[in-house]
Order: sequence, then C-alpha cells, then structure tokens
Amino acid sequence: LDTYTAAVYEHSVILAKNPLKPVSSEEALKLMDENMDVLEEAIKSAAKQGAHIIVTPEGGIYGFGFTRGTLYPYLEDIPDPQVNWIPCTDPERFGSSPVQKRLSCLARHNSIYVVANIGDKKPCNSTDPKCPGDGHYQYNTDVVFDSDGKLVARYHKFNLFMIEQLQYDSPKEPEPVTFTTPFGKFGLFTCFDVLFHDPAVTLVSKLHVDTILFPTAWINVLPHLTAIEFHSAWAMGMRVNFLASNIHLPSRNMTGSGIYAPDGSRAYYYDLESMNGHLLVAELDSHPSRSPSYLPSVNWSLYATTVETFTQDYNFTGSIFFDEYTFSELHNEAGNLTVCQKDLCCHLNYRMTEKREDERYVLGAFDGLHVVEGEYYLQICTLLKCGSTDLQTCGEAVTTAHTHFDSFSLSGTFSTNYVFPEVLLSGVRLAPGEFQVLSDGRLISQNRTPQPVLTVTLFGRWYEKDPPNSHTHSIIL
Ligand SMILES: NC(=O)CCCC[C@@H]1SC[C@@H]2NC(=O)N[C@@H]21
Repeated sequence: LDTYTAAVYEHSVILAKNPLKPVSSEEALKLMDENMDVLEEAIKSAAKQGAHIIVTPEGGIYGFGFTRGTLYPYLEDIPDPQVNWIPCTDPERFGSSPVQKRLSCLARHNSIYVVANIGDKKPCNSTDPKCPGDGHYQYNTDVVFDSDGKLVARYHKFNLFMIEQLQYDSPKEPEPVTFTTPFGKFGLFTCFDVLFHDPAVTLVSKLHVDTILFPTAWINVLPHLTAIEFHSAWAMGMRVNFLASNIHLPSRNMTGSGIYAPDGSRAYYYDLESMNGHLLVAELDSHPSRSPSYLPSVNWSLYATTVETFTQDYNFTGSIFFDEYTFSELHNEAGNLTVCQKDLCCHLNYRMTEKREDERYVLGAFDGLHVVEGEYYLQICTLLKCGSTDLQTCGEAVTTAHTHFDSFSLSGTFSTNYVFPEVLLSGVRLAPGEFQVLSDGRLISQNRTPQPVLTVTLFGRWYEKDPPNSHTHSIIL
C-alpha cells in the first residue's frame, strides 16, 4: 500500500477513585473494562472509517497515580511477541490475561491494528542482583495487536517521568521495538521517551521506521512543550510520520493528539473546554521517505553560521520553564535581529502586519542543561509573545495574541543536528502547510500567518551533552 489510514483516540480516561488504596484483581479489571468499553467504541468507529491502525493513550486503560503495590492487580504477564500468540483465540496460554484477550479480540473482530498501553509484570529472584524486593519487575508497556489479533509488538518504556519511577521499573537497556506491515515499518515509544535519544532517535536513524506510534499522557507546558506543538515538530525534525494519542484530562492540562506527517499535521485535536474523548482519522504515506515531496535532510546551522550577525540590540534575561534565556525585543514592525547565548546565536528576519502597542515580542536564545522535571541539554532559538507589555513576563504561558506576521525567517548556530521546528498560533493552534524548513536550516514563512503568533521556535536537543543517566534525574516541583 502506498498510503494508509491512521486513527488516534484522545481518551477521557476513567480514573481509579483512590489509586493509593489497594484493590482486588476483580476490582482492577472492572475499572479497566470500563475504559475498554469506551475504547471499543472508538476502535469500531475508526475501523468503519477505514482505519488500518488505531493508537490509544498511555494510561488509557487504568490511569495513573498508583504506588508500586496498588498498581500490581492491574498488571498482566505480557510475553515476547515472538511466541506467536493470538490471545483472542488462546486466552489461557500464558495465564490469566483478560486485558490482552479483550484488546486482541477488538483488533481481530474489527480487522484493525490496535495499539494500547498496559502494565507488564515479570517475576525475578535473588539470582538477579537488580531484582526488586517484591520479587518482580513491573513495566509501563505498549502493546500492538495486528488485524488478526496477534501480539506483534511489546515495548517497555525506558525514560520514566518523575514519580512514575515509584510505580514502574525501567528496563536495563532501551529496547528499540519495530514491526512491519503492508503499510510500512513501525516503531514505538512512550511519552517522556520523546525527549531522549534512546530508543526514539535510534528507531528513525538506524532502524528506518516510517511511522512512530506514540501513546502518551502529556501535560502541556507553554510556550515550547505543548503536546501538539512538540509532537508535530518531532515528526518534522525527524522526518517521520508520528501518531500521538494523548489522555484527555483538561483539569490536569492534558489534551493534544495528532496525526503528523514530516511536512506537517494531517489532523490534530486540542480542546481544554470539552470533557469528551475525540477520534482523529487521516491518510498518510506508508513510506514518507519515498514520496516526491520528501525534502532533503537539513543542515541546521548552515545559514546561521555563514550569515553576517544582524544588529545586536539591548539584551535582557528572562525565564522559560525554569531556564534562563537571553532576550532581545522586536521594537519595530520589521527588522533583523540577533541574540546569542554561549555557543548559540539566533538570527531573525521578520515583518509584522502591524506593530501593536499592547503586545510585545522577543527573540530568545538558550544554550544549557534543563534540570526541572527531567535533565536534558537544550539549544533553543525562539520568537515569542510576552505575557503582557511588561518585559518581565516574556516566557510566561500565553494562549492568545493579535499580531500577525507577514513573514519570518529564524535560524541558529546549532551544535546539534536534532532540531524540532515549532510554530504555534493564537488559541494554541498549529499552522500546517504555512511554513517550511529550508535545507540550510532556516524556518521560514512568506505568507501572512492565518492566526496571530504565539511562538516560532527551533527546539534543539543536544543529546551528546546530556549527563550520564540523566533520564532518571528529576527535580520535582
Ligand atoms: N507521562 C510522560 O512520560 C509524559 C510526561 C511528559 C511531560 C512533558 S516532558 C517535560 C514537560 N514537563 C511537563 O510537565 N510536561 C512536559
């Protein structure tokens, strides 16, 4: 198949009333069945619309917030897919597996690949020096059942997010998991994994997958880490299809799912008002790298290292998500600006439709180790709207704006080639097809933005600079 139909479901998960209270396995299954009742409707609807594959979110079947002990009744032993198992037709082969059986039957009866996130338990004993005191490992696990209901992939999340480390173990090594279908090669990873090199980058650069499957429970952080913004940027930066399915929990700032192609979003959903789940369905190229519109790879520093430095104006500092940026204001309706921090210089050429007195925009640069809620080294060039006309608010979360840009061109002297281009517009909207990345590393738009601009950002991850085992470190606020 040259193309296929993908579906992602943003699920309004039914949470355990008190995840810290121990429950029986019957009670645990009752909650998981309630969630699977909702997922079943989404799977049936996706299949009716011709979808070949559907992705459901991380924590979409039992939620989150457990301890290691209270999570245990929700777990099943998930075998290595090499065993060739269809739980729907042979449910008792590996002990009690009601959740795997139901997911497998949903896939089989609707002839659709089903991607879900559940918990795996693996007994161990004192011959293994790393074996936890309670005698088993427990893993945050993505599973994939093919359209016959066969288990074809099992991925244990490697980069656990903060207090998740109290519920789950991380596998000793990252396990890059792939599987091949008539509509391309797939790889999968989970949520916080997207900020680290392994297994995420390896799946694309060494194993050459066409599409990433991404169950997530993503908490939005403006201006740079909102789900739709960062996940669409990762698809574009890594030049793969990316199917992101998030939990829908507006009270915890969790919303934002999408079907993203390397040249932009095919469908996305972001809604903090509604309480309901939402199904997205869209067509994608099975092998985006074989498409005539697939662009050559980008040298992210080429333009910026050869261009003459633009005027360097008065600089000041400000904080974005606890990182200290160097900022320079866009004083005029149009202009050229350069701002530098450490090794990174960011260049901006821009024209606003109209310079408003009530809105201020800055160009910012950050080159350093981010240390809050995970440690990872960043190089970021960003154009953004400040919280108010007070320059001390630059970098605060902003969701609306009134200033359109007729054109912009943003570039930076990046030391990494892993740069994710983000454009976020007023109302937390994406701008599919409205901007492009040139092979010399410029992020440009030559048309008036369809909505006013919140931020235009080149989000660089300098993996080689990460301290050892930084994915397990976190300052929790
Ligand atoms: N469940 C997960 O692993 C996903 C958590 C991702 C959260 C992203 S990554 C760093 C930012 N911090 C947040 O609170 N949200 C963002």
